Amino acid sequence: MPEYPAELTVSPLPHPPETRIRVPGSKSLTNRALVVAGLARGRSTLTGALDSDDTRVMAEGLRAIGLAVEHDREAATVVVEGCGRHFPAREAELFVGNSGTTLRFLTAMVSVGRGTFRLDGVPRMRERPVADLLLALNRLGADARSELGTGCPPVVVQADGLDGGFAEVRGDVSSQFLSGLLMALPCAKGPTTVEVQGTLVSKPYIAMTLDVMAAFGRRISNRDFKRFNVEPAPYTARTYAIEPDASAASYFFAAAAIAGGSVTVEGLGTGSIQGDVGFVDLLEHMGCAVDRSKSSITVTGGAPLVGIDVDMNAISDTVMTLAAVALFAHGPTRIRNVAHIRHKETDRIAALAAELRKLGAGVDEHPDGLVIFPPDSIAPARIATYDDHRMAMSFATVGLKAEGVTIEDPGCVAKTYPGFWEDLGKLRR
Ligand SMILES: O=C(O)C1=C[C@@H](OP(=O)(O)O)[C@@H](O)[C@H](O)C1
Ligand SMILES: C=C(OP(=O)(O)O)C(=O)O
Repeated sequence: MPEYPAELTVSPLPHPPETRIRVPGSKSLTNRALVVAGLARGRSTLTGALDSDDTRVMAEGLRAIGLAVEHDREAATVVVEGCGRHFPAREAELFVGNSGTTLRFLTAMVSVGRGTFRLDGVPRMRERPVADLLLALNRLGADARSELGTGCPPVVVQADGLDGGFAEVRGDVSSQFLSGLLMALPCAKGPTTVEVQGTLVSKPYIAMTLDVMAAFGRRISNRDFKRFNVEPAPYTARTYAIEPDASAASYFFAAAAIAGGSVTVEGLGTGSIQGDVGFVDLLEHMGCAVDRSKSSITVTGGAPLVGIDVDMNAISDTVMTLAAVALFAHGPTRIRNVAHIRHKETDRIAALAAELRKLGAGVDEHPDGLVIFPPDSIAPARIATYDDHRMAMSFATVGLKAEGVTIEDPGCVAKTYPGFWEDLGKLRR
């Protein structure tokens, strides 16, 4: 991993960017592919894989349960020797850091094995919910509990396989509960029906889960993302190519919107299976030009930006990127229906409100979102990042145009994008 300073002042770009860039592999696809490859029998090769804190804790978790996982960092390739539900280890401590996907996906995955598995993470992880996933797993025959009775990690699973049957799972806190369950269920002993309770947040991530499962041979039926039927059958090991990360790309699209000029992200296009590519639709509504092809997306800024009123439930990892762009728009921007982002790396609505105000913006905070009133001119400020990679990366884009934006703890980007600062520098060329 790179070395990071204690703080970093982003200086405004000397000229509008004219940049083509390829961002690293998708965190969500890398962590899904690692799990599914681990549950397949035989060798899978994942190309274009992300190497970051979140994928390292996932790979380490797989190693802890006895699977061979070889990461060739130069080649961005991971080779996984999967063994169905017969994990070699009968006991393991899994450290998940602050990776929600790793916690939720591995909790479900170890439940199909045999043995005692304990999952724990950083202090913030001990405040991130997992109880609804444990409830569903226990309905399907698992013995999974929150060790401190908090509904959060540490989680202890006394695993003896999942029987299958019927379970409900809550959808309005995190979609990762359902994704974790779905990926594990082909390795249950019997068929399973899962029904989503309440409104499902972050829906495109469920489509992504189904897509990765299908790529490894398990196509499952569902009715309107509400009811899923999963038959017990093995995954097929394979070579799988991981797309560049669409959430990471949002910072570069935002740079074009904020600083003018054009930024092209390569390897992400109209066929992407990541919901967050939809972020560019919002930039288009705000006044940017967007050019989409099969293999790349280009955003061109320069025309005046206008504030928008938008429901971001489906693409909530880009809420903070949009908030940064909103500072430069005419008129307020309202972001709705993202109450669930209060449970992420930090309470992202509260964190955004505090830091946007430092830059001079007016902010109305709502339970499910916020309204941002852009300032006449952006005030210099030291931006706290709350150990949240997306706070650092989003507010960095503000500094590309406004003077005096200092990002505290810039190293927190390592959660999903260790090379972010280096790549941001490419906009200056
Ligand atoms: O399944 C996934 O890969 C993810 C789902 C989303 O979480 P929620 O479902 O908790 O909103 C998203 O915020 C996270 O970064 C990745
Ligand atoms: C919310 C995020 O991650 P996770 O839930 O996987 O920790 C994120 O990457 O923005």
